[in-house]
Amino acid sequence: MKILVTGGAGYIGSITSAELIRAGHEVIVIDNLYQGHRAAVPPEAVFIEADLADRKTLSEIFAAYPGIDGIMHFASYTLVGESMEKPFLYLRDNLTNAANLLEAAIAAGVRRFILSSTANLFDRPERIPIAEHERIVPGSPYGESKFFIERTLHWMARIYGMRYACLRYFNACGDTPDRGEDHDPETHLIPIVLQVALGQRPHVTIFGDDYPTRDGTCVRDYIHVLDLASAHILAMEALDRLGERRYNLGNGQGFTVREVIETARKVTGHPIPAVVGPRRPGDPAVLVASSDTIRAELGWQPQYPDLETIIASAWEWHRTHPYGYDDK
Ligand SMILES: O=c1ccn([C@@H]2O[C@H](COP(=O)(O)OP(=O)(O)O[C@H]3O[C@H](CO)[C@@H](O)[C@H](O)[C@H]3O)[C@@H](O)[C@H]2O)c(=O)[nH]1
Repeated sequence: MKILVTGGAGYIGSITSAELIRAGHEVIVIDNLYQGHRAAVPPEAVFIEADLADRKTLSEIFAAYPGIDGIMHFASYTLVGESMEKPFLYLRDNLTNAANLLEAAIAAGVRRFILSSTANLFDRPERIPIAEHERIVPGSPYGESKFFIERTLHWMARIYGMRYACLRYFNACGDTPDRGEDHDPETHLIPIVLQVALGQRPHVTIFGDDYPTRDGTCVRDYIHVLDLASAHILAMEALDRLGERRYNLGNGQGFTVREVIETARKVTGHPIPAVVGPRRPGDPAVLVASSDTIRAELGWQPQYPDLETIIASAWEWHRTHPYGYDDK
């Protein structure tokens, strides 16, 4: 298939693009390089530096590349904490960019779409692990923006026959030897912990240790980025028979912040000093996924379910790319 990947220079988008190419698909990447890195885009992919806010350019791209079979939409503002400080970046830009993309795609006859959605739809889950039928309570403007895009897709299906899947990632992490996580500034737990191991930061701050969990710190379900990539590819290949789908994506096992730090100490062999700070606004205590639906419907199986293996893959990238991509 010929797949348009927005955000294909970013962390999850670039690794998924590389996996799509490995699986024999053609990839066209659109990225504005706001967080993405040109060097992360696989050399076999077409790269277009463009912003989804620019509707004219979007129509030109669809005209210049006819026959696009499907879209994977990664490009987005993605930080829970930032969305509590800059809500309009999320409630305006995330929504408008997705609408611009969908409008141009529909005009060009594209009817397959995979959305990067989020566990932040489930701020107060009644049941752990969290299944797709759990009540949606977005935890932040970020989660709300993704929920609204999910709803928009529903109407695109009703009105235009769009086939789509919303993949609600829990905590994406892990790297590959060629591509890895490199945000500026970095806010995610595992890369921060590894930067401490490399001596690039004095310590990691634990955001709160008074949660109702086994050691007082937040519990998250960490899923390897390659397992997310395989879910995207399986879903895209099956969309014609699926129609409309929403899948929660995680390993089904939760780890506390302290357990992640301890595992990183073991994997890296370096000391990782930690200090306890206040809670971060918008953080729920426990997020663990039930991925039974995607396992049953698509035969998806995580290949890297073990936290130590995930952190070891991230350590390999960070150790060999201590300054990330050298393009800044
Ligand atoms: O310096 C840090 C960074 C994080 N944490 C904690 O570590 C956990 C994981 O945090 P982080 O790695 O920042 O990921 P999340 O905030 O959980 O968000 C990620 O995971 C969400 C789904 O759960 C996605 O929607 C978001 O896009 C993605 O950023 C949370 O409990 C944080 O409170 C710390 O204690 N100290």
